[in-house]
Amino acid sequence: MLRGMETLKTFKGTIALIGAGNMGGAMLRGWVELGLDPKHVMAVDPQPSPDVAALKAKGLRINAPPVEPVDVMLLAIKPQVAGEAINMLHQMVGPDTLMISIMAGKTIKFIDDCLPGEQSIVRAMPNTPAAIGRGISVAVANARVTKQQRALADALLKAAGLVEWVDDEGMIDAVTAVSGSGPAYVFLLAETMAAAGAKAGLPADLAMRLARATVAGSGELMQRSDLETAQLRQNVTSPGGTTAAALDVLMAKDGMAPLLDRAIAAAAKRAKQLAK
Ligand SMILES: NC(=O)C1=CN([C@@H]2O[C@H](COP(=O)(O)OP(=O)(O)OC[C@H]3O[C@@H](n4cnc5c(N)ncnc54)[C@H](O)[C@@H]3O)[C@@H](O)[C@H]2O)C=CC1
Ligand SMILES: O=C(O)[C@@H]1CCC=N1
Repeated sequence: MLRGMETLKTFKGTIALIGAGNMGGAMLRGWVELGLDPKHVMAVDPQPSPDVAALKAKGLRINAPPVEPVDVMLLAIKPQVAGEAINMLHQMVGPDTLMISIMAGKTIKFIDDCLPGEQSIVRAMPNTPAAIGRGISVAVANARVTKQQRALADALLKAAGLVEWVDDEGMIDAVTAVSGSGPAYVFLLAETMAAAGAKAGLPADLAMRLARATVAGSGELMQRSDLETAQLRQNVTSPGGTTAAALDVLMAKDGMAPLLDRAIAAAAKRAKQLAK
């Protein structure tokens, strides 16, 4: 079994990164950190970020004219521009090119239909903690993806954090709603905790420091602990104490559960709309 680091260090082919924005840029940085030589990557982006542009000095090709089909093409553009963008890229795609899409909503069939032949396609959904190698991606491969292509996709996604493979593409919209968009919910939690702390009488900057440290520390504790999340929660909750009083509100019928049910359903519904 290939480990990600060995695969990326020894990779000699060409990866085309289409869209080097927040997610594409984070993935590229992760690959380079794990030893991929930037000269094996061609970035296509009308407005690459300064840190992506800086990799030019290390051999990254940016908006270079396409010469021959690439080994891997990773689509990290917005779903709304996908059809038009893929149409411009046909020259870089050959029968052996592995397509990896991280676009929300866009299905394997959509990508296949944008290209002339039948293609090996992995659809994956990462998230922004990828920027520090602490993301999680869920991936699904179509039947044309070979063992080697799957191992390479796994290595490329592992540069961004954990990887879970599933067989059912139907799960990816729900994955997008939970872990793809999820970091935003967590940041919002920190923002709303800070705002509530300010209303409770704290200076706004202190309230924000408390909220950030609490969310970050709790996340790290959850990461390192073997305990169930429910047990970690109970460990904070003294009987008849302050936490119990807050949880009575958050765990009420109209508390956090129905709110997150609605939020996640809305995100999954939006992913389905983006498929079109
Ligand atoms: N931001 C996130 O948390 C996540 C985003 N995604 C997916 O990643 C994709 C990109 O999202 P972000 O990085 O957030 O967006 P972004 O806006 O930061 O990056 C998109 C990049 O694509 C470039 N671009 C626009 N048109 C292009 C074209 N025709 N050819 C090549 N590049 C082009 C833009 O200049 C920009 O740098 C989306 O499909 C999104 O669904 C997936 C998981 C998480
Ligand atoms: O908001 C979005 O559509 C993308 C997909 C998951 C996170 N960001």
